[in-house]
Formats: sequence, C-alpha cells, structure tokens
Amino acid sequence: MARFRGEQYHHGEGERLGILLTNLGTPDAPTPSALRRYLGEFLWDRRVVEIPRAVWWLILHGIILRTRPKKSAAAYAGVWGDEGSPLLAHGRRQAKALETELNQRLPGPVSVSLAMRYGQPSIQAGLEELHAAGARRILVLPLYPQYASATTGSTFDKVTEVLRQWRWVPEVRFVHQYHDDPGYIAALASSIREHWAEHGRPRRLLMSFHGIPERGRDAGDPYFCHCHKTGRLLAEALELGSEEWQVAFQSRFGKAKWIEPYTDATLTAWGREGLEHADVVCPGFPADCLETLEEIGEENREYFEEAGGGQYHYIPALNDRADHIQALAALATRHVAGWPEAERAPDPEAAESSRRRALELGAAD
Ligand SMILES: C=CC1=C(C)c2cc3[nH]c(cc4nc(cc5[nH]c(cc1n2)c(C)c5CCC(=O)O)C(CCC(=O)O)=C4C)c(C)c3C=C
Ligand SMILES: [Fe+2]
Ligand SMILES: [Fe+2]
Repeated sequence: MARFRGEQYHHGEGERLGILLTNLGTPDAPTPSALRRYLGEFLWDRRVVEIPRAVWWLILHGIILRTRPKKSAAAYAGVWGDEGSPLLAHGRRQAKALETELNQRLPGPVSVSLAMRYGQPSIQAGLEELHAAGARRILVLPLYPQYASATTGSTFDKVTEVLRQWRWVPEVRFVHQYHDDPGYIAALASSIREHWAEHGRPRRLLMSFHGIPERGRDAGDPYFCHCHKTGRLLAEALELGSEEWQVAFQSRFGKAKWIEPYTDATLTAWGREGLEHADVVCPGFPADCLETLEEIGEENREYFEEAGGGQYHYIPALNDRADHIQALAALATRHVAGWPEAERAPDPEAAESSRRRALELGAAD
C-alpha cells in the first residue's frame, strides 16, 4: 500500500493500456540453490500440489527439496543459453514483439510487461511496471492456451493477491484460455508444414502436452478436453488421417496417476514398433523451455531411438514467430474491445459530417 501514494496517480493523464503477458516461471540460475528457491515457491502452491499442507510440507522439505534441485539444475544447465533461461529469453522477445504489434493495431498507447508466476520478473513487478507506465486498464494474458487450475487458475490467484494491496485497483480483464483460437491453430499448422517442407513428412505426429494429475481432470478441470480439442483442430488443419497423429501427456511429477497416455511410454512403443519417422510438437508450450528442449528434444528422443525407432524430430515452439505474435495480438485485441485505448480516436471529419447530418435531421423535424 505504501508504495502507491497519492502523488503517483495522474488523474486523467497517461491513460495507457497494459498487457501483462505471463508464463510459469524459471529459476534465476541453473544451480541447486536457485532451483531450491524456485521449486520451493512453485511446489508450495496449493493449485500445483493438492496434498494436505502438513503432509506435503514434510515430503517437500524432507525429500523433494533435498534431491530434485541438484537433478533439475543439471537439466537446466544443458538448455541454458547466453540470455539465460530459454523460457525467459523467449518471453522477453514475445513481450517486445507483442507491444510493437499492438501499438500498430490499436490507437493505444499499449505497454506489454512480461511476468512469471514463480520467480522473476514477478507478477507484482509486472503489475507495478504497468502502473508506473500509466496503465489504468490491464489485460492479463497467460501464455497457457489450455486452461488448467495449476497454471491459469494460479495466475489469477497471484494477480488478485497483488491487487488486493492496491488502493486504486485498475480495470482488469483476464484471458482464460485460447485452445481453439483460429490464429493459434493456424500458426501451429504453418510451423509444422514449414518443418515438413525442410525435413520431410513423418509417419506419425505426436502432440505432446504437459500432464496434470488424473484427479484434477476427474474433479472438473477442463485441461484434458482443451488439449484434445487443440489436437483435433490441429490435425484437421494439417489434414491428417487418424493413424497419423496422437495426443499424449508429458512431465509427470510425483507418485499419483496422471492423465494418459504418457508421452514417454507412447514414444517407446512407437520405437518398438520400428516406426521409421516420428515428429513431436508441444502445442501447450508457446515458448521453448526445459520441458520441450530437454524432455522432448533429448530424453524422449533417446527412448524412441533406443527402442528401435528411426528419424525423430522435435518441432520448436511458436516462440516469437510473426504469425504467433499476430495471433496473440488479435486475441488481445478482441479481449480489450470497448476500452478507450482500443477504439479508434474520433475522426474530426466524420464527427463534423455526422453533426451536420444531425442538425439537418433536427431542422427537417
Ligand atoms: C503448460 C502447462 C503446464 C501445466 C499444466 C503444468 C503443471 C504442473 N507442473 C508440475 C511440475 C513441474 N513443472 C515444471 C516445469 C514447467 N512446467 C510448465 C508448464 C506446466 N506445468 C513449464 C512451462 C515448465 C518449464 C519451466 C522452465 O523453466 O523451463 C517443473 C520444474 C522443472 C523440473 O524440476 O522438472 C516441475 C517440478 C506440476 C506438479 C504440475 C501440476 C499440475
Ligand atoms: Fe509443469
Ligand atoms: Fe520429422
């Protein structure tokens, strides 16, 4: 509260549309201590692990945070680039490109800030950045095409937790999902067709999505259905026959049963069959990250090849492809309809002619 004193508000001035582009988060460095901090925050979220707190605290602090940080740090080290975590580097490029695109499409002005649900830059920092830029209307756009309680739901929790501390809450809208958005599906289909033009068409395309515990799906989380609908629309856009594609779920965590089929088991089975060429695409990850580059690009490639499979290609995420940014800009534009920064400024000529017309009509009466 103390951060926002009266003099920081500029009544009527600096009106600006703010877009908070969010993703899951990533550690600050590929080291065990940074991973312990990051995983400690992430895995303590009740929407991510739904086990009673006392029991989970003992497991998390007694076992997981003693072993996983070292293993995860080694995996992150393998994908870490000059710009740091791939998820963060792609996120920064996406935010910049989206800001440029939206300022061309809308009267604006528009500011886009990138924020992570866990770690840095935080959702609090992103919201404060937008506020400092003069944004009084904010669209929250989580980069999760498919809604899940653990991701989209949790982002909503954090945004509202931060805004609870503000005296003057901005006008806020929230994108809930865009799993069947035509622009998103078309960008995925184009990226796959381009890959095929260069590397040849595979016998089968695996569409691998991050999993969730089966319990969540059975309790009503729409995530599983959203993933399947994305998969069906993408297969239709690519005109694939039913034997040529499949949906599967990756990145299992913990001992509970997760939604099936599992990506690793599917690719192992395809390898055993002697499938000569498999491609994997991850439509639920709009930016490449550990789970795509390492888990799909490396780990699952080994499962497939060691089981006897032939060619294997991971098709990169949409990242900052122009068609992806245009799809996100179109999505954002639809969600801010009616806000002043999204409406064309009145054209003085049109306003004058409509005033004359009104006068004429009035005179005719
Ligand atoms: C795309 C949607 C995602 C869902 C749904 C999701 C659920 C979920 N994830 C975990 C556990 C972990 N996820 C981790 C990384 C990670 N997860 C997502 C996305 C979804 N997670 C992304 C984009 C990333 C990558 C971040 C990066 O920095 O590259 C990790 C950390 C890495 C590791 O140690 O393996 C864990 C752990 C659970 C329990 C869960 C529950 C529904
Ligand atoms: Fe995850
Ligand atoms: Fe391929």
